[in-house]
Amino acid sequence: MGLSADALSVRLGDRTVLADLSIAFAAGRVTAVLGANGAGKSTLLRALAGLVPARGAMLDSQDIATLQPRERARRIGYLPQDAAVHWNLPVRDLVALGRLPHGGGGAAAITAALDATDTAGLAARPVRTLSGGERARVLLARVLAGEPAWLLADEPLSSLDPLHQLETLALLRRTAANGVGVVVVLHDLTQAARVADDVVLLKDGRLLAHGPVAQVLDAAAVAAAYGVRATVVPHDGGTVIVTDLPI
Ligand SMILES: Nc1ncnc2c1ncn2[C@@H]1O[C@H](COP(=O)(O)OP(=O)(O)OP(=O)(O)O)[C@@H](O)[C@H]1O
Repeated sequence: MGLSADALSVRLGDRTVLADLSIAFAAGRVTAVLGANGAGKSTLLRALAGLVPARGAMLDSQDIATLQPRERARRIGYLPQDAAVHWNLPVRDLVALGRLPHGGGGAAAITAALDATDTAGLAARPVRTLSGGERARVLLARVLAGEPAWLLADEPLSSLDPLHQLETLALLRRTAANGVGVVVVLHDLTQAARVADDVVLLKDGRLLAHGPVAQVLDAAAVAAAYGVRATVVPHDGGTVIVTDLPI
């Protein structure tokens, strides 16, 4: 049950981008998906969201490819990397689009999503007038407004300032504490160690490691995944991971 990759393989064009991945994601936990550029992180999220042809992406024992799009969107919220905004709607109306899989409504969920992402003060602004970071938070609010059981977020911090990065990490943790299974692609290893319960480490489309962050995210795993030297330093807020070029 739950969200899983079950011997998941994805071919795009003439390339095998993901090969034989088996991962069971946990509801109520944050899973960070890590790996070098091109490792297959975004493709994994897209496969779990039913957006690329894949066999072996499963939700509650059902192949995600066989779910009706509306049903899938109700249960799985997907925040793409570099999401485009096609219409210059007021922020609140854009966030309300997150309710479409439910047929609209959900005023309380829309307000809660605006508050949670610190975008309530932007509600009346046309979305194209926002800064990149403001827009990123609004797009996260749109996904949260749909109250999905699973949240798949692809690099949600990349355009945020340090305060909003930390607030977004805290929001992901709160979302998981409410029972949602959160799967998030990150590049910053310290942030991953701070937010994640579990880590999925990908390399060249294959699963290098999967497990609790403290067990998986050590210097050897970081070296294997990224080809860098890593020093893992315990710290109040979690762990700081300092990277350096290989000697
Ligand atoms: N449509 C496609 N056709 C062929 N290859 C593709 C296609 N889309 C992605 N790829 C390749 O699949 C591999 C995995 O891509 P993906 O975007 O999943 O990587 P990623 O780990 O998210 O990388 P990044 O950290 O750079 O965002 C890459 O080598 C990419 O070039």
